[in-house]
Amino acid sequence: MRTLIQNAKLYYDNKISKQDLLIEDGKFSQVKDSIEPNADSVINAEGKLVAPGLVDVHVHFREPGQTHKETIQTGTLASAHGGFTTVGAMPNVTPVPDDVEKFSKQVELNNSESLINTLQYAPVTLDEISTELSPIEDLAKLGAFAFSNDGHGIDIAQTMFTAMERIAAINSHLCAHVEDQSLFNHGVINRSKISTRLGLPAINQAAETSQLARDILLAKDTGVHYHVCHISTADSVQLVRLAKDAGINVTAEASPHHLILSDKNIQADDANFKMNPPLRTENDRLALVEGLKDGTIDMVATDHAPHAKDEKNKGFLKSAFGITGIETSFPLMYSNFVETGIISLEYLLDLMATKPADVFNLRNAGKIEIGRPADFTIIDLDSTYEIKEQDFLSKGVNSPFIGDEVNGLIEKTFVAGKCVYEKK
Ligand SMILES: NC(=O)N[C@@H](CC(=O)O)C(=O)O
Ligand SMILES: [Zn+2]
Ligand SMILES: [Zn+2]
Repeated sequence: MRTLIQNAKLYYDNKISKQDLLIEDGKFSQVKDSIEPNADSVINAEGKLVAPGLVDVHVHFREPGQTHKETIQTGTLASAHGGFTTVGAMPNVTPVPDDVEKFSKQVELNNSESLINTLQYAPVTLDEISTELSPIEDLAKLGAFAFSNDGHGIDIAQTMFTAMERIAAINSHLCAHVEDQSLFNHGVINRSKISTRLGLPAINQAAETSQLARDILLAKDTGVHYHVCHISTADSVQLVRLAKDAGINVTAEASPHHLILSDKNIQADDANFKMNPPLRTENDRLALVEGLKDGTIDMVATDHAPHAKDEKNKGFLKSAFGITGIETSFPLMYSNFVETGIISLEYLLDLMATKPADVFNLRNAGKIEIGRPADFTIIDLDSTYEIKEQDFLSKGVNSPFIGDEVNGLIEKTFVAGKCVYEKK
């Protein structure tokens, strides 16, 4: 089977240029100025961007346990709709895959239900909340993508230290949701003059930063690859910058919502603006953007957290934390940061594909390279459209970006040469 993509604006070999791309038997096989149209299918991509399939190391698919919010099928279809071909699925499903049997079952389920490449996180501790470590080495052997208790901080330093030592010994990755429970304060919104004005229980910034500072020192001691999930404050960016300068093996991701919104965007008691960590101040947002530009933040990750409507329509106090994000990530990042001249398109593709693949040693993802599985996406950068609830393929429509006008429409997404999403 041969598929030829003609006249594409192709991101290949670190630059975007007009090229033809041939896919044979599911793999990238040729890139040239012009390739003979001798193929089973020929796609004229004149004027369209052809990019490596995007990589998101932080999603929540809710299966098993909460399939009313999302299933692996709807989550991976939504991912393909967003241009993503590889994702890391967090382990806060029910049951948490914290032993060999549950983890094997989860991987089987992912493999049978996914339209794209779904990589599975293993929890650091049993049930994500215990202080007893999961069977880390066994879960790594079964293909754990990395280890995370996402949704919960690891409060006890000794638990974190021992986990880091064991994860370092097997060259895996510890991805931390940094949250000191005692400072989190049952809050629902960032602590600032906005929380005071709205009279809502507030989350101290130090809930994130104090645990991050501790973890960086533990990472220095253990040598583990320590990755910060959804970094959200100016002080966190500065801590990661200092850690990197000191040669500590720390990386960080930021979400589109923390890069685009701040708590000043919260105009009403609308839980589509409620997530953990919360939207911070404008000053924090600007520091995140600086961190993105100077490489302190290594990648964009969505923290795609779908919830049902009746779990998000109860205002800030009673609704669940989290927003859907995988379908809007590229168009939002493109419209807010590339079209405005803040970063280049090539750099955005690095942040959303090449760098996450490199940081997590995913050898078959993040780049168009001859011989690799043909995971790619075709994007119409110029057509402007409105983000609408009815266009989401995820079960979650809990987005603060509904109504925004964006550019960067995903037209088709391919995994191993097979089209898994096509715009209607
Ligand atoms: N981000 C969120 O607000 N919620 C996530 C958990 C998490 O990422 O911490 C969820 O699973 O819903
Ligand atoms: Zn989290
Ligand atoms: Zn998460």
